[in-house]
Amino acid sequence: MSKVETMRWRDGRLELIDQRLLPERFEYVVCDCAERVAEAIRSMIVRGAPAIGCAAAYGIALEALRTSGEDHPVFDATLEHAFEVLARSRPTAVNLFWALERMRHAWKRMAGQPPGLIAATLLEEAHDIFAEDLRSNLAIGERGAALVPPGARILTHCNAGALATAGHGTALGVIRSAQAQGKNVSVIAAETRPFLQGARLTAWEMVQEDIPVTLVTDNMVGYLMSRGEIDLVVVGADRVAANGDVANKIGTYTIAVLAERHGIPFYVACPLSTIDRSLESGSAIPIEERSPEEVLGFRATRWAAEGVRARNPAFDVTPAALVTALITEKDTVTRPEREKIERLFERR
Ligand SMILES: CSC[C@H]1O[C@H](OP(=O)(O)O)[C@H](O)[C@@H]1O
Repeated sequence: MSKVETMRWRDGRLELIDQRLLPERFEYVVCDCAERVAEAIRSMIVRGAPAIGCAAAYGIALEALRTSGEDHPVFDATLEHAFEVLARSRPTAVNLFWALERMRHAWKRMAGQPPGLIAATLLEEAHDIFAEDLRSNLAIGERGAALVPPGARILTHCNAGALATAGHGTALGVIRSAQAQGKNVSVIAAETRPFLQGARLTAWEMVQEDIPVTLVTDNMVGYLMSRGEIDLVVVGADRVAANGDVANKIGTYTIAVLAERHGIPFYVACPLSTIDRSLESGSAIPIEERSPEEVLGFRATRWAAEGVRARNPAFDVTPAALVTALITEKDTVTRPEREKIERLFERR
């Protein structure tokens, strides 16, 4: 399991790795209130669907602790505002809303109790959400590793690693678990323009653990597949609709179409908290449009012509028909469709 602590609770504060600075700089940002956490999500200090959910849960706990000395009217109003601020931070990853709903249920179960007790309960709920995500990723890793042949050359896109979760990762969790089982895999990381999660984060995570990794530009994937240099694809997800359509980082759909063209297995690894059964299909998934500035250059360097416009949809939707299997902590769903996904949520 990765030793990277994407986030940690220390002295009543939430500390987040500032993922905008990796790999050159490894620094933690300290959050003491919900607004600070919301800003960290908006600016992608913390990113990745499960990590966003965990951070938002701690953001609610921080706000409750910060105002636990107030009377109920002030405490309740401040907490309600915290839910609103966090819910507006990013629109696509359903884990954010799943985590906020979990926190709201915990709050409502404590209706009428002293604010101090409510705050302590919300912190425990946030810790539980974090711990459950880590357990889910370890289970996803084990399930997914069973699908990985020895010596497989695995393409992944964006970062669905420890940095995107409570630890171990989803797509990278499959890779870590396969490596731990002695399968001697190698990773091909697509750099993932424009935020470069692949070049900056996935490559960094794999190098830290001596898992062989080769960086490629996003537009090399078709060429590598046509030359037989990729054995399988595994990616994460930000939201899976009831019919199995998958929203993930922009460029994922392109890779899925290419994988289908070349007969390469295309796996999606995600916890149940990423599945949104309220949405009939992927067409209803909100796609975040981020600032054009992220496309026109990177950090302080601009490379695009002055005056040019830019688009920046941060995600796309891969139809379920292009997904070989959905790997979750509960089961692996081959050729996901509504009925199969529903069975994931049946009590066993
Ligand atoms: C384990 S889910 C990670 C998921 O989130 C990423 O998006 P972002 O970096 O914008 O938060 C990307 O879609 C990853 O697959």
